[in-house]
Amino acid sequence: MIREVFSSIMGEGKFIGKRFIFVRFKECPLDCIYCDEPNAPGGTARVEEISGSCEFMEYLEIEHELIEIIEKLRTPDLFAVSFTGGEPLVYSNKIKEYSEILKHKGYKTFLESNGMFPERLGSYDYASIDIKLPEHFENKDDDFWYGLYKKELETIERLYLAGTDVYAKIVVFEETSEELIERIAIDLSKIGNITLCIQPVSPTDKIKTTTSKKKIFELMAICGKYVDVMCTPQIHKWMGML
Ligand SMILES: C[S@@+](CC[C@H](N)C(=O)[O-])C[C@H]1O[C@@H](n2cnc3c(N)ncnc32)[C@H](O)[C@@H]1O
Ligand SMILES: Nc1nc2[nH]cc(C(=O)O)c2c(=O)[nH]1
Ligand code: SF4
Ligand SMILES: [Mg+2]
Repeated sequence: MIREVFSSIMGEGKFIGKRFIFVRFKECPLDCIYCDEPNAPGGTARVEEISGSCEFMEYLEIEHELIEIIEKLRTPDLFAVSFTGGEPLVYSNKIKEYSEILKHKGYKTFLESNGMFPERLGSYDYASIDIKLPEHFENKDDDFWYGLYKKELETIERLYLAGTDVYAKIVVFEETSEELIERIAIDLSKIGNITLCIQPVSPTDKIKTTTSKKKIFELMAICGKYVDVMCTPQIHKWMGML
C-alpha cells in the first residue's frame, strides 16, 4: 500500500517551500506520459530514518506503523502531512483513518490527487488537484479526457465547498493549447477563489524538453484574466531533494 515516507521541502504548487512529510501510496489507475513515479503495485516500503536525511530503511509493509513513523519525522517547521502517490484515493478508506488520528495529534493534512475519485473524498486541510490534459495520455480519446476533466472539477468543487484550501495544478507542455487552458481557468473561476498552478513539465526519459519561458508567460497571462495564477516548477528537483 505505501511506497515511501520522507520529509522534504514542498517542491510544487501553492505551498512551495513549506516543510512536509510525504506519504506516498503505490499504484495509480492513470498513466500520465510525464509521470515521474513508477506505477508498480508491488515492492517494499522505504522509510526515511532521520528527517531530511534521504537515508532509508526498507520494510515489507508499514500500514500499521505509519503514525509512529510520522511522529518520528516531525520537525518544528512541519507544515502538513501530504498523502500522495501514485493516486492516494485508491486507498481512500485507509487515508480517512489516518487523517482522523493525525488531526487529533495536531497535524494538518494535504491531499495530492488526480481528482478522478470525487466520491471517495474525506476531509483535508489542504489539497492539490491535478487537471490532466489530452496530451498527457498516449492512447486515450477525447471522451476519456472530458470524463476525467468533469470529475476533476467536481473534486475541486466538493473540496472547496467543504472548506478545504484547494488549488488546481496543470502540467503544461510546449504544445499545450492556450484555448483549452483559458477554458479551464474560466471553469475554475466559476467554482470560486481557486489558485491555478501552471507547472512546466520536468524532463523525463519520455519527455525530453521542458516548457519555454515564452509559453509559460503566455499561459499565465491568459489565466490571470480569470484566476489567481502562479508558475510552480518542481523546485525539489533543482535542489537535489526528494
Ligand atoms: C506523482 S503525482 C501523484 C499524485 C496524483 N496522482 C497526481 O497526479 O497529482 C504528483 C504530482 O507530480 C507532478 N509531476 C509528476 N511528474 C511530473 C513531471 N515530469 N513534470 C512536472 N510535474 C510532474 C504532477 O503534477 C502531479 O500532480
Ligand atoms: N519535494 C517534493 N515535493 C512534492 N510535491 C508533490 C510531490 C509528489 O510527488 O506528490 C512531491 C515530491 O515528490 N517531492
Ligand atoms: S495521475 Fe499522478 S501518479 Fe498517476 S500517472 Fe498521473 S501523475 Fe502519475
Ligand atoms: Mg514527486
